[in-house]
This record gives sequence, C-alpha cells and structure tokens, in this order.
Amino acid sequence: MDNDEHEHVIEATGLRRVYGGGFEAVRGISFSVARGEIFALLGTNGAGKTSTVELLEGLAAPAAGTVRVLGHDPCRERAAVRPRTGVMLQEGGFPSELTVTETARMWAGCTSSARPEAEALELVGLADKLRVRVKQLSGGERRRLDLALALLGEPEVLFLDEPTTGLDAEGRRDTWELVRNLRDSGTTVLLTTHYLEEAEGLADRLAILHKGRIATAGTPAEVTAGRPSRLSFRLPDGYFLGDLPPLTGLGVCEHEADGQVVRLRTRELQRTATAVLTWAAAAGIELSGLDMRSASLEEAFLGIAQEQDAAA
Ligand SMILES: Nc1ncnc2c1ncn2[C@@H]1O[C@H](COP(=O)(O)OP(=O)(O)OP(=O)(O)O)[C@@H](O)[C@H]1O
Repeated sequence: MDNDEHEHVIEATGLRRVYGGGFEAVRGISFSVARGEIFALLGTNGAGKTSTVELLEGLAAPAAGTVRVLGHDPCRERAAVRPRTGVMLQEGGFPSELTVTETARMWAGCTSSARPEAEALELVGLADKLRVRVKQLSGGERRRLDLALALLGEPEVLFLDEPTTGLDAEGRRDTWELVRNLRDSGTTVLLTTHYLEEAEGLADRLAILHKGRIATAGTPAEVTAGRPSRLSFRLPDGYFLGDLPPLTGLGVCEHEADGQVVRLRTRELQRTATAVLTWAAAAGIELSGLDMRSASLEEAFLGIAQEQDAAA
C-alpha cells in the first residue's frame, strides 16, 4: 500500500509501557494523528508523555499494543520510518565543543536527503550563531538548535518533546509560527508541552494524560466545552451579592464576593450574563470591570487532574 495514502500517519492502539521493576508508565493509550495535523500530548509531571513519545519514535517497543507511523512499526521497521521523521528530544546531548554549523553538518551527514544546514539554522533564527560553540549557546538557543536538527531531513512527521521549554516569549512565538508553517505545508506534528496556552493556540487536537492514561482528548474547544465559564464585575457601593437575581437555575456553580467585586462560575454563561445585565439595567446601575470568559484549557486541565485524583 502507498503510505502517502494513509489518512492517519500516527496510530497508537492500546499502548502499554512497563519499566524495569514493573512500573507501568503507559496504561493502554489509543489515539491517532492525521496527516498535516498538530497533536499535543499534555499531562502533569510523570503522566507518561515522554514514555509515550519514545514508543512512537521507535526508541522502545511497547509492552502491549501497537504503534504505526506512516503505516509502519517504528521500532521493527525503523529503516522505513526514521528517514521520514524528525525528532527533537528533551536533551539534545551534542558535543559541546563543536560550533553550531559543525553540529548541523555532522547531523546532516547522518540524515538522508538533508536540506542545507544554513537553511535549517535560518528557519529557527540561529543564522547569526553559526560559529558559536554549542557550550556557549543559551538554553533557548540550544532548543532552537535541537529543532533545526530535527528539521534537517525535511520530515513528514515531526516529534517535538517540550519544544519551547527555556525559550523567552519571543522565541516561543517564533517557534509556534514555524510549527504552524510546517503544518500548513503538510508536516504532521506531535508535541508534548507543559504550556497550556501553547497547546491551546497551536494544537488542532490534544490529549491530556493522567497517570499513564488519556483522561480526555479532542480539539481544544471540545476539551474545554462543558467546563464552567467565568463572569466577574464590580457592584456600585451600596449593592451586595445578595441583591443579584437568584443565581440558582442559571447554571451558576460557584459564587463569591470580595468587597464589591463579584465572581461567578457558570455552566450557562449566556443565561447568567443576560440575567445579571437585565437586573443591572432595571436597577439603573453600571457594573464596572465587567469580564466574561469561557473556560481556558488551563482550567480544564486542572479540573481533570483533580477529578481523576478524587475518583482514584
Ligand atoms: N527508565 C525508567 N525506569 C523507571 N521508571 C521510569 C523510567 N522512565 C520514566 N519512568 C517513570 O515513568 C513515569 C512517566 O515518565 P515520563 O517521563 O514518561 O513522564 P512525562 O509525562 O514525560 O513527565 P515530565 O512532564 O516530567 O517530563 C514517571 O513516573 C517516571 O518516573
């Protein structure tokens, strides 16, 4: 079969990973990633992200379950998969005495059909650091070098393990733009990250891992749907929380007042906001600092971790 016709370029089914001593770090994970999609794996420390990505990269074989990347088993059919994938590990571990160019050249020598080193280094914004030794690079610049090396082979599938850790805000934005451009030109990207705004802004779909299992998965909008939204405002002097219309029946699940500032969490933002604004208009008062926002991925993430721990 022509691998280019695979709709899902990454398919994980029932993956398990057990370390020496019997610790099960990955406990039956299934998901797939379509060609040209950015998929993010999120999770608390030790949730099993790196353990899963290593299985996808073919660096280890699963204790159970199957992995297919571009239609092949990345561990047993490494020769078929490796030239078409780019891997950015958490720690590059390159000889620190080499310069940036020498490192890229050395890596290009191990890469089939590599793009010119200068082009890859330019893509990640290291064009002005070509003669600098790796040991002299800042932490963020090393991450960029790691990314440049992963891009050398013009990969169809790119694995990025915490690609923006250590980057400043500008470096992070540049990396996001680069990853989006790669996706738009057809590259499939699987990334792990601790930055929830990164996953929210970048990922087409994501999975949140918790203790080796997928707690939830979907588009960022799907994952945050159903989580309470926030509504806050300041009441004028002389008005109090108890003056508001009855909050029961409006989907409000939490309310608090800090002086004149009222904060509500509601599962029905439109109904709650309409009731509050109608009440304010009827009373002829202005609600200063009015702020409404849907649940963020961060709130969903924290809520899921708490729920899973409570259920356990
Ligand atoms: N070689 C190993 N031997 C035994 N246990 C391991 C080994 N490598 C990882 N683990 C354990 O497996 C679990 C999952 O680790 P993993 O590195 O996959 O998590 P992670 O989600 O990537 O975490 P982080 O966000 O901290 O990078 C952790 O409890 C970790 O201690």
